[in-house]
Amino acid sequence: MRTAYSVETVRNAERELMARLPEGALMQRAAAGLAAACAQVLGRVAGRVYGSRVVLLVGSGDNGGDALYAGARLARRGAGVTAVLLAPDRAHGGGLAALRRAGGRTMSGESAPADVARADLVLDGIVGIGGKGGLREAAVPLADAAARSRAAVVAVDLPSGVDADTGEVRGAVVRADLTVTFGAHKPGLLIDPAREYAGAVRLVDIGLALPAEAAEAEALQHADVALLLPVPGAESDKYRRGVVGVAAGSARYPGAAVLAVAGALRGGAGAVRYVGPAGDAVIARFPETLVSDEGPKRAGRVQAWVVGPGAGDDASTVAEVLAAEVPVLIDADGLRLADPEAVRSRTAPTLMTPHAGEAAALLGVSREEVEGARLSSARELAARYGAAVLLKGSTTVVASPDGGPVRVNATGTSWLATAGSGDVLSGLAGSLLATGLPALDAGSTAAYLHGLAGRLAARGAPAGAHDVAKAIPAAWRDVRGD
Ligand SMILES: NC(=O)C1=CN([C@@H]2O[C@H](COP(=O)(O)OP(=O)(O)OC[C@H]3O[C@@H](n4cnc5c(N)ncnc54)[C@H](OP(=O)(O)O)[C@@H]3O)[C@@H](O)[C@H]2O)[C@@H](O)CC1
Ligand SMILES: Nc1ncnc2c1ncn2[C@@H]1O[C@H](COP(=O)(O)OP(=O)(O)O)[C@@H](O)[C@H]1O
Ligand SMILES: [K+]
Repeated sequence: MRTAYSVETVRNAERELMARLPEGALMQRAAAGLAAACAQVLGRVAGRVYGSRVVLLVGSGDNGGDALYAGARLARRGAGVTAVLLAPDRAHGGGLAALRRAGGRTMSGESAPADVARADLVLDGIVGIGGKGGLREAAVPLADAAARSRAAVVAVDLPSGVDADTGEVRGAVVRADLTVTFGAHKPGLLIDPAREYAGAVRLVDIGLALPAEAAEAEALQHADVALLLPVPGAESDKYRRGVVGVAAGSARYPGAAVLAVAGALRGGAGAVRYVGPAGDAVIARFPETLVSDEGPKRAGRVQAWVVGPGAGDDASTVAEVLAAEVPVLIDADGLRLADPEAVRSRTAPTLMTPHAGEAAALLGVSREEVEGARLSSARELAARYGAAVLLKGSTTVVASPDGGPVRVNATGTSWLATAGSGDVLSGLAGSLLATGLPALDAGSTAAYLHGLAGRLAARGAPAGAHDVAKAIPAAWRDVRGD
């Protein structure tokens, strides 16, 4: 599991550790890790550290201090290091002295862009976890110069200007190729739009003790998903594995039903029941489906329902499914048709799977606002509806109604932005719900497999949603190491 902690939690852990260590020890640990990462980057872009050109962008806090100490280490190895001081009278004193002792030089901001343009490496130490809002005006030309230069850009702790706690980006920020972060990941390093500015992320352990339950966000890895995936045992039969009901599709959108069933058949349930007007299309493609045209109540027992993909205006089916006392996944049209009170008053788990547009409609804000604030949007919806919420998109996040860390999915690919791929996800997640996984696990496991399947199906070329569904078994095998 990759876990991310809020600034407040990181600061508390830092305080505790600092009290037990000699002054400056933590910053030295951070700077040592940072300098090692920079030396590797310089090896790649300039062939070696000795003789390479390094520019440090140095703000007035400890983030600038990290950059100065790391710069001193690189200067001792023969790099030509120039520190651009954004506030010369407030730059970190110890760091500045160390850099000067090592032969580094300093300058103020105005003439810096020319040096930035010629650099092999730019180290962004403008601001870290102490930042508020986007970059201040004085720093913007430097961030622009770094973006234009051929230098590799390494961000210290965070790309300067992003919101560490939320992943939000308001105003100008630095775009990094690599972010070297200290002590713990911060949510902003996992969640778009900030994540995109961080580039690759490397964590330097500085010895902070951070309890798992204090995490703000977490990203499942292969090993975590492998433990969650339901695998049939010797005593399993199709009913014990769980039956998932899919109430989806309409005369206008029969394909949504086919795609949701395609996902459901590959999600671990022992059987898939389909109810709705697209039974013929479903059977033609997947003869193993149990098809009924009598509505959810009379379709036979299921352990979870999926409702909504391609449902058109069929509000009564949505209401019928919401009244069932089994876990329910609500997607697409179902989100619009569901009575909020009926969702809130459910006793069995509910998982809602909106994309940003659907989430925006439910929250009464713009799509851009949701895309800019995924973490808080998912949490807000989860709280309002008393449901787990999987917010789809470039970073998929899954929030629980009772708080706790949000799950952030790291496997997605923009090749998944293709019509119908959300229908496949809903079937897959519903199937995992039917096997007995809690909503948070079902949603995050489904997003993980779906993202992997998208990569496997696309391999750098466009793929249709049906290709993504077909690649789900390969994603399972990849996760389980088979
Ligand atoms: N604590 C530790 O043990 C360890 C901490 N470590 C390191 O310390 C970092 C945190 O340092 P920090 O607390 O000094 O804050 P920091 O991120 O440098 O920012 C504050 C400065 O930025 C300024 N500023 C604010 N907003 C701004 C903006 N939008 N645009 C531009 N400037 C802005 C603000 O200015 P002011 O408001 O004071 O005028 C203030 O001067 C952390 O990220 C990690 O790198 C590591 O060494 C490991 C050990
Ligand atoms: N830029 C992107 N990067 C990664 N995944 C994406 C991106 N855009 C869309 N996706 C994924 O593709 C799927 C699209 O779902 P959705 O918007 O419901 O489409 P549809 O309604 O056509 O099925 C979701 O799983 C979403 O997370
Ligand atoms: K920074």
